[in-house]
Amino acid sequence: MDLNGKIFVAGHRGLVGSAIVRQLQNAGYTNLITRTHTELDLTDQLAVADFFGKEKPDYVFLAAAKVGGIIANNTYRADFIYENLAIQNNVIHQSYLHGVKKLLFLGSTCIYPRECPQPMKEESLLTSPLEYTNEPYAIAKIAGIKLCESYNLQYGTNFISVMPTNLYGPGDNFDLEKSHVLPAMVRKMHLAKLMESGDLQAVVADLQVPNEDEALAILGKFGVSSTSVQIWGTGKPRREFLWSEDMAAACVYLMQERDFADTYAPGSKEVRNTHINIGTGEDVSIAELAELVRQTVGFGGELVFDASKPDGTLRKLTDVSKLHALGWRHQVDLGEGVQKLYSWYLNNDQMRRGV
Ligand SMILES: NC(=O)C1=CN([C@@H]2O[C@H](COP(=O)(O)OP(=O)(O)OC[C@H]3O[C@@H](n4cnc5c(N)ncnc54)[C@H](OP(=O)(O)O)[C@@H]3O)[C@@H](O)[C@H]2O)C=CC1
Ligand SMILES: C[C@H]1O[C@H](OP(=O)(O)OP(=O)(O)OC[C@H]2O[C@@H](n3cnc4c(=O)[nH]c(N)nc43)[C@H](O)[C@@H]2O)[C@@H](O)[C@@H](O)C1=O
Repeated sequence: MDLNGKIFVAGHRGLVGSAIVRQLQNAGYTNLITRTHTELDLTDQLAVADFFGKEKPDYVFLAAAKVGGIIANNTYRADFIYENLAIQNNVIHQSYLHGVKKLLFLGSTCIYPRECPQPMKEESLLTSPLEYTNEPYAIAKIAGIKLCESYNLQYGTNFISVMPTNLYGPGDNFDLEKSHVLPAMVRKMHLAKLMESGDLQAVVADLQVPNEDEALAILGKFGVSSTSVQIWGTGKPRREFLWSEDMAAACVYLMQERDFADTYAPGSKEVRNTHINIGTGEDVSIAELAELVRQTVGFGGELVFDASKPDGTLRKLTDVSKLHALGWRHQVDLGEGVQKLYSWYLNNDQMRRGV
């Protein structure tokens, strides 16, 4: 990327988008352009066309999306497919129309089949049915991959797609219902620890409710008490977790090091699987994760598994051999990452989303 090029980071306030902005600034890219969701709703076709016509970015990181955990995906199924298709269609099409030199699209590893052979290779895309709980979101993400691939093939654009594993880090969403598992566990164990020490006022403050009765009602709804924390599902599923700053570093690295043309297999007739997995290549069970968070937060109570909540995909470990072959590896392992996430949670109460 040209150091003076104009870079549009779509979703710059989000977990990944905010980390990408920091990575770019640290790497000396200062010609950044951003718009908040309120300033520019990326599902609005005319507004996006107007923005691209006026600003004509040279590079685009498409990190804006409707994102959430397993319950959110399974509840707001129409919103997840509509909003993500609309955002992708608008940003990718306008990037083509206005000659964007390179675009990086963020998909997700939930694009792979529910029963995908593990670890999951890029070639496994579309080989068998998807996980039901996040199928609408996954279909939208697959469409994003195919949009990039098809514009590259027909119009000669240079749009690359990355498939991140589960992510966590500064600026994460800590909403007790809609967030992903790791930030949800950190907040639940933190609240339980406050209850364990009898500090109900701190619980009221964290939940931002007017009184103790309302705080206790919320804790009851989410199975949090001074003696136990409810974990959704059986605890048996396995998940892989990548620190968001590592994720952002991978995005900037690939934006500099990988072009669509690189994805052509020598002598291939068809270009397929132009996306690349981004992960650590290591996973843990949800039960192991819960115990790690419990110890990191310092909660002394029990973990109770609620099998009435969905497990989702039982395993989705990424094969990161392509990523490693390109010369990139993650830096922050899970133990260190959980400690960093909890200290960020404690020290950034104004920045916590979903709280
Ligand atoms: N977090 C994870 O574990 C994973 C994330 N990903 C992918 O990475 C990307 C970034 O995810 P993440 O950073 O976690 O998500 P976040 O929800 O943290 O950030 C998404 C950003 O997009 C913005 N946004 C959403 N809808 C619109 C819209 N219609 N117009 C303009 N802006 C909008 C949000 O703004 P606002 O909040 O104001 O609405 C927010 O700033 C996404 O593509 C996601 O699918 C992939 C795998 C795992
Ligand atoms: C990130 C990626 O992957 C997401 O799918 P997911 O990994 O299944 O999402 P999840 O993080 O919400 O759950 C992971 C596991 O954890 C268990 N679990 C326990 N206790 C809590 C809990 O308190 N909250 C949540 N959310 N899950 C819990 C939960 O039951 C499940 O077994 C997609 O939605 C999609 O967003 C996507 O792209």
